[in-house]
This record gives sequence, C-alpha cells and structure tokens, in this order.
Amino acid sequence: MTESFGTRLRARIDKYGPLCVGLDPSPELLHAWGLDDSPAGLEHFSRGVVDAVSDLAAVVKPQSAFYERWGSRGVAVLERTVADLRDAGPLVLLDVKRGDVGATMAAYAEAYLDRGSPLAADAVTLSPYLGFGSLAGAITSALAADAGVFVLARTSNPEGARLQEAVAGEIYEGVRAANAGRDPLGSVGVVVGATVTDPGYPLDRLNGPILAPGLGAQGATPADVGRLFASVRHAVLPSASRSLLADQTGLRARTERYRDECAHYLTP
Ligand SMILES: O=C(O)c1cc(=O)[nH]c(=O)n1[C@@H]1O[C@H](COP(=O)(O)O)[C@@H](O)[C@H]1O
Repeated sequence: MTESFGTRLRARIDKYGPLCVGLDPSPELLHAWGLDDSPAGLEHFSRGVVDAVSDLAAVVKPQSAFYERWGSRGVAVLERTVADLRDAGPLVLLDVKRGDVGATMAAYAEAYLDRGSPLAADAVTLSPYLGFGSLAGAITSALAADAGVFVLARTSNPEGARLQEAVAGEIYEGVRAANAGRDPLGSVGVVVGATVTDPGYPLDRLNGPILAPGLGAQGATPADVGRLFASVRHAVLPSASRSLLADQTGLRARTERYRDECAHYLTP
C-alpha cells in the first residue's frame, strides 16, 4: 500500500510548492508551439510539458477533452502522458469532470483510478450534479486505491455561480464528512475557482485539498489566491493552463515565476 493521496499531496506541496500546471493541448496552443493539430502534435506538446515542469509542479492536470478529440489515437497519447508524468514525479490529476449514477460512476472509477488501468491517475475531477451521494462509490474506490478526487463546488466560470450557490452547501458538507479524521490532509478535494469572490463556506473545515483554477488567462492573480485561500494555505493548489503554456520557450520560466509568486502569497 502506498500513502493516501492527501498525504502524498501534502508532501509534494511542501517540497515543490503549490502550483498545479494544467496540460491543455488545444489546437490554438499546438499551433503556437509550431505543431500540427494531430496526435503527433499532441504527443510532442505533452512530452515538452512533462520535460519542462515536472520538477516545478506539485501536480500536473491533463485535460482529457483535448486528447479525446482524436479518439483512440488521442487517448493513447493521454495514456503515455499519464505514465510519463507518474515516472517523472508530479502527481497526476486527470481532468475528466465525470458525474453519473452509481453503477456508471463505478466504471469511471475503474477507468481512472484502478491501479491496473492504462489511464490510472493519482486523482480525477468529478461533477456532483447528480447528487453528492451519486459519487459515494467512486470516492470509496478512490480511497481504496490511495487516490483522490476533486469535486466541483464553485467553478471559475461566471455562468456557474447561480446554480452552484444553490447546492454548494451539500457538496462542502459531503466533502467535510469524507475527510473527517484524516491526517495530515484528506483525499477528497473541492474545486473552487480562484476567480470567485466568496466560496460560501469556511474552507478550513474541509480538511481536504482545494483546486483553484482561473489563475492567469481567466483573470485571477497569485495575490487573489493568497487572499481567497488565506485560511487553507497549506491545502490549496492554484492552477493555470493557457497562461503557462502560451509558447514552449518561456514555459519553464513562467512556471517558476507563478510557483514562486503563489508560494509567496500562500506563506503565512
Ligand atoms: O477542473 C478544472 O480544472 C477547472 C475548473 C474550473 O472551475 N474552471 C476551469 O477552467 N477548469 C479547467 O481549467 C482549464 C482552463 O485553465 P486556464 O487555461 O488557465 O484558464 C480547463 O482545462 C478547464 O476545464
């Protein structure tokens, strides 16, 4: 048995800083890197990111959608990318935002969290809009595999606010219960965008990690992260994709700068 996801995440943040690098090989970014929009382009881009950021990022978060565009050939590149990342060191958070009825969730958990699966990651993103309880089996499977999940609570996009404000309480309470008594950090996280003005809950009660996308391209700054997550500095993972990946040449330097700025604002 390995250590729990929460324990491994805490150790990785302590050693490498808090940054999550989003790996989003969109057609625009492939072109910006001088690559074809093709499975070969995806592979080149993904390798470039793994090589440039593996010793700078606590976590790397591949966005599955950009691989799925290419069907089985794209998914094959995603499988190799996940394996490359796991060999290189960062924890892998596979961004799939899955949410469905229990039996279907069990199949998703097998696909993404079962250690023998070709797509096995350290953690996945889950969508709770079929009810937090519909994720119970997937959460149990994740914990049994020493993996983690991040459940959407308050996303970074403006369209989410009204719907999510109505139901976020159920999600936060479910996450809090799942993490009770876990030390040093539970393995059930939430997603709270760095762009939101108020998470609507005392996040320090969660005892779990917080993924905070929205840094850079969506307008949030490291100072915003410091302010919004002051009570959970040890547990927040600010995440940026496009603002880091804009071109290959500057990727490493930008990642270092974001990591250092986020670490600065998250140091008590
Ligand atoms: O789960 C996510 O990572 C996520 C949650 C959220 O609230 N907002 C959000 O933009 N994301 C993801 O973050 C990535 C976009 O990051 P940027 O390119 O930095 O804006 C995409 O892969 C989104 O799916």
